[in-house]
Amino acid sequence: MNAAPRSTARATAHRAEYEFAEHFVTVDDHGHAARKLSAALDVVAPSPGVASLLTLLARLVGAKAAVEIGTGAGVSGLAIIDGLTADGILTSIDSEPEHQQAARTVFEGAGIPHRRARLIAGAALNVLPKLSDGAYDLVFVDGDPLETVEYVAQAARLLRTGGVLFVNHALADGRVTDPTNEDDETVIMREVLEAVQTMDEFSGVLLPVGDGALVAYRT
Ligand SMILES: C[S@@+](CC[C@H](N)C(=O)[O-])C[C@H]1O[C@@H](n2cnc3c(N)ncnc32)[C@H](O)[C@@H]1O
Repeated sequence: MNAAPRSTARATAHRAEYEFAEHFVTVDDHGHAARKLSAALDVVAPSPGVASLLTLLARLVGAKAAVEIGTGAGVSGLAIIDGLTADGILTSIDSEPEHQQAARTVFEGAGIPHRRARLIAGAALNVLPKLSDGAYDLVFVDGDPLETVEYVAQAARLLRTGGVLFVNHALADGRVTDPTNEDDETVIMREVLEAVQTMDEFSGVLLPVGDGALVAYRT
């Protein structure tokens, strides 16, 4: 009888649970500094939940080498480096030198030695083919949403067996699950989800963290 109020109550509870989970791990001062710079540069930084999941995954796979597509102002870079082994190196690509300069400032502020963050300025689809096959433990995709299918294909080549692919914004802020939405980014993200589901190279899960985290194991 009261199906509508119950489902509204569940939706409200779900929202509260989501917010609680997102802020379960606290953001430290360096993370706050990076988020402030992101906002100043109009860069969409990954949510705290996404950042903490990145750190966890990097630790779980004992990552020594990671690739990030979309440096931004360094929010995800900080999280990845935090999860790498002590000698681990992040290779991070961004087409905007101004964003990478901000990330550099953030990494320096966090006391991260230069050699641990290889920042490459350039278009991802020009840079990725120059990176070595099977040499990486983690690939984080957070660049141009319209190129995500190509990034995933590159990730399949770059990751070692047992490595992890992480595609950010995999639910595109609720647009992926909206059947009436056919905008380019949404259609491409649906293609990415289908590709990862069907590719022999990946075994993936879709998590409702941030605005969707597609996390896949490289088989
Ligand atoms: C969502 S932001 C990344 C946020 C970042 N991961 C962070 O932690 O703040 C997307 C980034 O991708 C970069 N970008 C957009 N198109 C690109 C391309 N074709 N190649 C490389 N970087 C690109 C943008 O300059 C921007 O910094």
